Amino acid sequence: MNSIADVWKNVLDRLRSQLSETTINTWFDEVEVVTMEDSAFVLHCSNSFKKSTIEARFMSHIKAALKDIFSSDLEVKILDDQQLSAYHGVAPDRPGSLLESDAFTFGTYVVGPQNKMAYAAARAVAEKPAEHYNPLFIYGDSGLGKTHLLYAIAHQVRQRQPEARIVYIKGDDFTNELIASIREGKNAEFREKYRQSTLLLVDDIQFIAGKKQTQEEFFHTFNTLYESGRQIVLTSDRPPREMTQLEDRLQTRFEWGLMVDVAPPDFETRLAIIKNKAALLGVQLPDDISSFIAENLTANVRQIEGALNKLLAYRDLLGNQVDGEAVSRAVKDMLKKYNEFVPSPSLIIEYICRYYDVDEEQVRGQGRKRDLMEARQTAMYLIRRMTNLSLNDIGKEFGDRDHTTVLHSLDQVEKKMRSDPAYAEKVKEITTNINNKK
Ligand SMILES: Nc1ncnc2c1ncn2[C@@H]1O[C@H](COP(=O)(O)OP(=O)(O)OP(=O)(O)O)[C@@H](O)[C@H]1O
Repeated sequence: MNSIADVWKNVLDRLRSQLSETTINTWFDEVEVVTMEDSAFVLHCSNSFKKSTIEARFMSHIKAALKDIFSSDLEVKILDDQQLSAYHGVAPDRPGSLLESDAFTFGTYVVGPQNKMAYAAARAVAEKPAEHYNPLFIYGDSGLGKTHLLYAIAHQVRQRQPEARIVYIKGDDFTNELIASIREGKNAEFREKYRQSTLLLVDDIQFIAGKKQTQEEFFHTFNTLYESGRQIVLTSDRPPREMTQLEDRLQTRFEWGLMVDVAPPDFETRLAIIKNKAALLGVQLPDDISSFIAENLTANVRQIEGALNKLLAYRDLLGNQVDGEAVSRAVKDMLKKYNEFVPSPSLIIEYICRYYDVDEEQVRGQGRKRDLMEARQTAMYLIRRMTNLSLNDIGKEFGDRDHTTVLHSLDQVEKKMRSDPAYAEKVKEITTNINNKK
């Protein structure tokens, strides 16, 4: 095999012995290989539905094929568009290099009224781990810089104590690693990795809530580290009390130290972030364009970064022809995309009911008449495509069905759309009607 593309081709050939050609064509046609790192194979897929299906259903097949080829275990990552541009842009994607990267330090973090407590606490922890705030619990919405602060802490601790055992993990990866370690009989190694760390950084800890075995393992990890004076920093999208599925004993422990929140930045902070990021990307932005972005992209910093990356691509594409007017047109296009209308599940169900002439209760219920089942499956499909709801949350909309049932429905709709053009047209029409509701 000469190239990474050959490796991927070889993986697909191996999948063909277990999966049908149709399955492979359906789910893998938009997947491309990005790179192979020391311990991870990195793919890209723009289609978020296909990406999540592959992650849910075919990850083990891919990993097994890679193991056959390389005789060692490789992680598999599938990047979406945003992650891909971050990968090629300022953000390195390898946890090892991220922790050492200069992109996510205290120096590159812009401080404003909405994050200054979190920033000060993170600095205090990085300067004197386990002395003041243990654990440090940082919470807030997505894209507001929580992960950035974790990396900044790691970066500073690493500079002062190169020998420190710093472990960074995402909450859901902690679960995945735990399961894999049990399956492979490597539980002792798993425990050692976490319980011997001098600094444990867990990003998005909310994902362990509701998972019994993970919570049990994390409880013991927490106690071991805490009792031996090692620093723990956790981030989450909400405070511990709002994690309804989190065990009480963890909830109280998470509140032992300091809890700080990060909120969306105000205009001045957004402007400073834009200028900083533009400088990092080597882009010269006229003041009116910076203000234009800061006025319009208000929800989170990830949006702002996405906008800057697009501007960069736009400039690369058009070179010198990019004048102020062209740039502001591009920014407006991006804003339109960011402000895209996201319908609620109830609205989608309302449209489905109208189209199929059935009641909402029937669609959400258990009836198995053919038309009703088609209406229900189509509703699930559209909710998945048009909103950010997870399979589990979609299941909840339909009488607490579990995620495998939802996945099966999505499969059915996809199949039917391919085999029945009239049905595909119907789905398109309902989608247009919902979008026109705006
Ligand atoms: N105050 C800030 N100054 C500079 N960059 C920031 C700031 N806040 C966020 N960013 C940047 O925005 C991007 C998203 O931030 P980050 O990944 O840290 O968010 P998060 O809160 O961890 O989101 P999630 O909960 O989705 O993981 C990163 O590239 C980060 O560097």
